[in-house]
Amino acid sequence: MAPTVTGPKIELHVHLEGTVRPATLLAMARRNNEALPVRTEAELTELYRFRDFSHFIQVWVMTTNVMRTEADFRQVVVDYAAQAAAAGAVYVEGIFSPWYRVHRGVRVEEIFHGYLDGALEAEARYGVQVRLTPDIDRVLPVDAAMEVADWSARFARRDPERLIVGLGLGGPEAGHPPEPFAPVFARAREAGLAAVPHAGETVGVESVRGALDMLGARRIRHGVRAIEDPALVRRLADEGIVLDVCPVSNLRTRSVTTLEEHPLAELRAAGVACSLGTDDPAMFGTDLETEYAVAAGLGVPARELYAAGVAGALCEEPVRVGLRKLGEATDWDAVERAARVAAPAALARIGAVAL
Ligand SMILES: O=c1[nH]cnc2c1ncn2[C@@H]1O[C@H](CO)[C@@H](O)[C@H]1O
Repeated sequence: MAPTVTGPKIELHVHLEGTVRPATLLAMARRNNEALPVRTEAELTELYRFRDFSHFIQVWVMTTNVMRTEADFRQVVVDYAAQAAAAGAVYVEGIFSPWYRVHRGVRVEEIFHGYLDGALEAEARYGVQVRLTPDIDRVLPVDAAMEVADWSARFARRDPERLIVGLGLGGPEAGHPPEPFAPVFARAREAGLAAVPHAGETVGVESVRGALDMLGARRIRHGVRAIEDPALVRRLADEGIVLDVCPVSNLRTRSVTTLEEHPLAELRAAGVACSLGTDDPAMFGTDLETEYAVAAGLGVPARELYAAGVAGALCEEPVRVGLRKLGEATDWDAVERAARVAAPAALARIGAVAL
């Protein structure tokens, strides 16, 4: 767990399927005989210019369908761990969505074993600790969501390393509120899996409240639209609910208009703990270094992002203690000076260059 010059990082919000770089995605499509509407990296990059959030989800579901084998899933997590570790990541909670794969004929064992083995290989090779949170697409009927919870519980119980730590809820928030999924997250909780739903990304305060009250959310993925209600912001701060914020994602899906008006700085100023994630870095043209430079440009100190990561991580206590000690041993003044230097270029690149 050696810190780099850019400082140690904890990433709690990254969809592993969305980390696959264009060349690898095209190779997977070829070897699995999966059709894509594009054939070159340039065309794929063009496909990743999202008109809005629902267009993004449509492209996400279509392109991630090319991942089919245990070897694919293992490669996805190992490749991403290499990239994240190079940017200073010491702990990553990776998200994956098993339902679509299973319903296109992939065995559930291949998916879970691929990611679980990949997580162990990632730690052995790159020193980054990986934990996993399977995700439910909120467009699914409750009984299908329950299946995902049951798979997650089954593999979590069998896994001596306890790498599956939570259950998520993702996809389009509008028209798909959290409340019906309360029994699903209750089932997951019985199996020791924490609730880490998306909320407050494309829908406002009612979605965040529902995630807290009905799902027992331990953290909220995104959560940025909580800013619309000062009482909710106070509640998040008081209850120590960590938001896993992904600024470049919000820009790319047009959930915010410009990075300058992203609520991260305001949330943090109000005392809400925010961790920083890339969400779907290969699809959003971002990476951890870029997100940290963007955050520095918004005036958010890296040490606070790290502390939020320590507080929000779903790992076992000894790992959390290790992460906290690493934070205490870090020269954050130097890290933050370097991040401030990198900030203007990152903001200009992300803001000015459309994907
Ligand atoms: O930024 C995001 N917000 C919500 N869901 C996302 C995001 N990125 C990837 N997914 C994934 O999209 C799948 C299909 O809807 C969901 O399962 C979710 O995990």
